[in-house]
Order: sequence, then C-alpha cells, then structure tokens
Amino acid sequence: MTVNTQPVTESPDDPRAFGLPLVDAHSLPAELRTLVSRVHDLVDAVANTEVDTDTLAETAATVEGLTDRLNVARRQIGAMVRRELGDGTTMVGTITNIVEGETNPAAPQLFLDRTDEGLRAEVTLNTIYQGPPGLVHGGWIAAMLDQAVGSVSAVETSPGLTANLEIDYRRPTPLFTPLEITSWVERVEGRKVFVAGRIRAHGQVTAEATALMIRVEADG
Ligand SMILES: CCCCCCCCCC(=O)SCCNC(=O)CCNC(=O)[C@H](O)C(C)(C)COP(=O)(O)OP(=O)(O)OC[C@H]1O[C@@H](n2cnc3c(N)ncnc32)[C@H](O)[C@@H]1OP(=O)(O)O
Repeated sequence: MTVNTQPVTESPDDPRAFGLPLVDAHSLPAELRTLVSRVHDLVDAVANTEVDTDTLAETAATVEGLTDRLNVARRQIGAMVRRELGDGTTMVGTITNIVEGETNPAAPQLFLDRTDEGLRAEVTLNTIYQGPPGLVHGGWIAAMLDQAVGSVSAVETSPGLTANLEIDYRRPTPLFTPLEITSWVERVEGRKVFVAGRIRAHGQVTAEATALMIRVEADG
C-alpha cells in the first residue's frame, strides 16, 4: 500500500488528512487488549513448549481456526492510534507498530511517558526477544531505541523518519529485568532533529543511541 502524501483535508497533522483511519487508544475495547495480551503469552508459550506432537498438531489446528475467524474483518494498513503520554499531551503512531502497537501481540508494549527531559518507558522482555542466552537481541535493542528517539522527535518537534541511527552496546541487556528507556532531543536544525536515547538495567547503561530524524513537514 502507498500512503497518499497529498492532504485531502486542511489539517496536515491529522493522519485522516492522508486517508489513514485514526482511533483513540482509550477507545480500544478491553476485549481486544485482553486478546492481544493472551496471544503475546501464546507466542511465548509456543516459542518454549516441549509438549508432545499430538498436542502440537491439535493446537496448530485450533490456532488456524482462530486466525481464520479474526481475518474476516481486518484493519486498513497504516491505521493510526492517538496515545496519551501521561502529561495530558498525545502523539499519533501506527496501531500495529512492532515496538509499541496496541494491537500487536508481537510488540513488547513499550509505552512512553513524557518527562521534563523527553520520553521515558519501562519494559521487561521475555524470551521472544532473546538473542544470546538470557539476553536481549541487539536488533531489538536498536528497534526500541529507534522508537524512543523517533517518538521524542515527533513529540518535541514534528513527525519524521530515521535517516541515521547509531547504537553503542555497552553491556549485555538482560531478559526478565525491568529496563528503563529514555530519549531526548539534542538539537534541531531545520528539518534535521538530532536525538539520543539510552537503555538502563539495574541503573546501569546497557545501550546508547544517537540518531538523525528528518522531519516530514518542513516548517523549521
Ligand atoms: C508518527 C510518529 C511516530 C514516530 C516514531 C517512529 C519510530 C520509528 C522510526 C522509523 O523506523 S523510520 C523508518 C526507517 N527510516 C526510513 O525508512 C527512512 C528512509 N530514508 C528516507 O526516506 C529519506 O532518506 C529521508 C526522508 C530520511 C531523507 O530524505 P529527504 O529527501 O527528505 O531529505 P534529504 O535527502 O534532502 O536530506 C535532508 C537533510 O538531511 C541530511 N541527511 C539525510 N540523510 C542523512 C544521513 N543518513 N546522514 C546524515 N545526514 C543525512 C541531508 O544531507 C540533508 O542535509 P542538509 O539539509 O543540511 O543539506
């Protein structure tokens, strides 16, 4: 699918102006949130199960039936959600975003809150995100930091795309441990937003990012 880049309403900050549906996060049904959570747990169970082959075959058939049932009504690709950031402000993102999408059972559900410095989230990852034994995959560390720096750029300036992302892996990032993720804007030069972020475990920095975001709207 190609997103139409020409607004069809007079509000270019509203994704509906680009033909994309928009829902408020708080309007999503509790039943959908519960389903997402249950399937998240299911992915972890599938990834780690050692049950017998009869049980595996039976479960696969059941899951196939459930998939068919859900696929009768699918969202439009690019569907957007408006999220609150804990301080009364909001930001908009794709509803199936792989890092924080409300409807994506594969997402670790990284919910960012706004702080005086920028954005902050806490997340604990299970073996779905495993790279080395007991540790978070380096690509996922980059994905979470990309999301954190991209979001802070969008919130503090306006939405953009990552042109460059650099990660320094300082220490192994552990699974099953609360991780604190922070991001902030370093400086803005027209469409270029220089951003940075950090992951901490037990108060110690495990990874750091610097990135260049290019704003889609040229108003700077
Ligand atoms: C909705 C809000 C939520 C946001 C959260 C999202 C978090 C996730 C973020 C992502 O994952 S984004 C997906 C990954 N990124 C991409 O797919 C971007 C692919 N690249 C592009 O589409 C274009 O290269 C880009 C839009 C980034 C820039 O193209 P443009 O044609 O708009 O800009 P241009 O190439 O003229 O560059 C603008 C300025 O940036 C500079 N620049 C561009 N790329 C650069 C680079 N890689 N390194 C250094 N500088 C760079 C470029 O030199 C120039 O500097 P000056 O203005 O000073 O001349």
